[in-house]
Amino acid sequence: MPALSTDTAGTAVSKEPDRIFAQPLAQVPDFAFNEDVVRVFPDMIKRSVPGYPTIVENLGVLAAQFAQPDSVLYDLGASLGAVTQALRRHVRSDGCRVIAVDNSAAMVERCREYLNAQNSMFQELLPVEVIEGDILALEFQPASVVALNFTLQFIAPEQRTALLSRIRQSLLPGGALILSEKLRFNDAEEHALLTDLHVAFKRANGYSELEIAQKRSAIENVMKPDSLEEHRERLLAAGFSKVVPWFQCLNFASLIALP
Ligand SMILES: C[S@@+](CC[C@H](N)C(=O)[O-])C[C@H]1O[C@@H](n2cnc3c(N)ncnc32)[C@H](O)[C@@H]1O
Ligand SMILES: O=C(O)C(=O)C[C@]1(C(=O)O)C=C[C@@H](O)C=C1
Repeated sequence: MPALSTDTAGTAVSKEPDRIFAQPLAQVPDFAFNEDVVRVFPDMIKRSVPGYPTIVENLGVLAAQFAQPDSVLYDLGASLGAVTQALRRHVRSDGCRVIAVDNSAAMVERCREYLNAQNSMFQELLPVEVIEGDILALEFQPASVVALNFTLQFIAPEQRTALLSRIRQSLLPGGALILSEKLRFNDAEEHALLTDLHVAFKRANGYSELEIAQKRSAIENVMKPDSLEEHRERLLAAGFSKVVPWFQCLNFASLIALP
């Protein structure tokens, strides 16, 4: 396990810098959440997703408003459990527990280590179970909070509505789905502007033109963003009654969907 430090919010994370796309690759392979990515993931996601630390920390604050006593809080596509750590720190309702799910064995192994580190740093944290598995095959228990933090964009587009419908059916009254995604925009000019600004954000965070270009080609076949309008329509089709965007920074946004 790498040396751990805590970020400003007290989350246990490794500090290894992301240099995965720094050298020219003869052929850029499709992006995968493998051991190499796991090692640098906290640095990668913070330098790639504008607003990520704000989203994660506030997801805990939001979740505390929707959590119902004696219910499950799901972190779907948990990666290293950053959202799980925020849920455990912020939610105080009696009898709540967190279930974190990811289908990358490398992520799950490291996630368990980070959560053990969190256990030793804080008291009165919610109990947590980390499951290695496919969220498309998960049997959902009655839940008050479901977080999909930059995960739905990696699910095949034709499977997204069915997954959201199953999440909707598992949600208790008063609960919520919190969905964060990279967005595309139907207006070509808006799309080009926000894409350029995202590239500027990456440059300002120390990524080279080569790193930016190779990462773009690595994710283009595996990560398919939707527009805000598509998200809203799909969530309503899946049975949610209300969709409320609560955060946007450049082409990344987070929505609250109410049952
Ligand atoms: C961008 S990361 C999520 C980041 C994380 N939620 C956070 O806030 O730090 C996407 C994660 O979804 C996981 N994933 C993708 N498809 C999945 C599936 N079908 N079932 C479970 N996990 C999945 C990947 O392994 C990866 O760890
Ligand atoms: O659009 C990008 O360049 C990104 O890197 C985005 C993104 C994401 O949104 O999940 C893609 C893969 C990594 O998991 C980290 C960030």
